[in-house]
Amino acid sequence: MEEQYSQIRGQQSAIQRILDANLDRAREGLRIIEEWCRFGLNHSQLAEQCKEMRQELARWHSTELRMARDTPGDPGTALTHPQEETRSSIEHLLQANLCRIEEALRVLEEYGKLYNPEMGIVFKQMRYRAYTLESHLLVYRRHQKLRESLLYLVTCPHENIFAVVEAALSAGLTLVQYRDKETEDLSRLSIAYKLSQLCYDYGALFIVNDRVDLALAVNADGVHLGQQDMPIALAREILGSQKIIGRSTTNPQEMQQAIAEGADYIGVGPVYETPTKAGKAAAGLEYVRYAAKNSSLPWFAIGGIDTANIKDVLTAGAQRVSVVRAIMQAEQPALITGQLLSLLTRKRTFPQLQPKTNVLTINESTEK
Ligand SMILES: Cc1ncc(COP(=O)(O)OP(=O)(O)O)c(N)n1
Ligand SMILES: Cc1nc(C(=O)O)sc1CCOP(=O)(O)O
Ligand SMILES: [Mg+2]
Repeated sequence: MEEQYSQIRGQQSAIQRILDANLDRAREGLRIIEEWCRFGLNHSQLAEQCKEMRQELARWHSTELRMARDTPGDPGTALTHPQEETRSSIEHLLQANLCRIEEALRVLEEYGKLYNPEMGIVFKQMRYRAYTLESHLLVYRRHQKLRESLLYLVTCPHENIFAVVEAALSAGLTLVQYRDKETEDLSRLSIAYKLSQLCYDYGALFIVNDRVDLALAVNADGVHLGQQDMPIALAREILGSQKIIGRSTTNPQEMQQAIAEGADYIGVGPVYETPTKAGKAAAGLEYVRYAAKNSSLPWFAIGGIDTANIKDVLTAGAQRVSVVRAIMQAEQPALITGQLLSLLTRKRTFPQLQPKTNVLTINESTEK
């Protein structure tokens, strides 16, 4: 009998220790996310959501649970995963801590049921709140990065595509599109996947040209659609509201239509005729001037732009440009990326991002 009691006591103490550890873990993770929402995004609403969850966790962290703590006797304190030691970007850091919060909440939900039946319900609800927080945060960040990206590399098939893209990323590139009209699907899938990982490692956005299915398959940040590609509404239905959809435009009417259809950004071009898109007549600097005055969306001048002529494009009012050959065919892609970025950064005149008050209205733009 005594042995049975002691077994039950041992079990209860283990459950209390689990709850104590995971209440701490969830609160720590939330604090890390909260700091980024507050200082990195200036997003008071998201920061407030984290704070509310932290405070609710604190209410459950009773003296009884704290008393159960036995740090010296916990074999887990010495265990670290190599991935905990390195964070290559804010994305990694946010993702790791969101995971940590969600795992801890799941543990609280399951073990909590054995301690206090209410805990199971409360922590299940909180886990869903954490998922919602995650999707708001990641979508907000995705759109913030889009607005902040001044240079957009559109790739072409290249024997060293990964090395070229990585060189550009290492020089500060934050937006990459995989554009490949030649390769068969199986290889495309593998290239797109590797590029998406590379971009993720550098905290850059990754967009797939033309192919909504491929974008979904590799969990890209979005897709770029031309006038002959899938309608935006259909792509949005397939991809959901969280992904970025870009649209090519050549004239004011296409621009207005892209805005009305809910594109997140537009391509404005071709500024100059280009062999990369042979046969397409140049829209010229006149259209760049029009975009500068009229686009309510982030827009990228594209077509024949390089370090020699970018100043003319900037003078016409562009603040962002997109290039293929200038980087993909450069002998030193990192150097050219750096030069383009430095010219673009000097030109940058649009106001710093304003904090959004409603994460659900992230598609609104203050571009003009
Ligand atoms: C940023 C950007 N702008 C324009 C295009 C061109 O798209 P599209 O007109 O569909 O032509 P293809 O690239 O598919 O040949 C783009 N890809 N990216
Ligand atoms: C892919 C593409 N789209 C264009 C458009 O105007 O919609 S121009 C273009 C090619 C841009 O390549 P480069 O920088 O090598 O001239
Ligand atoms: Mg296309």
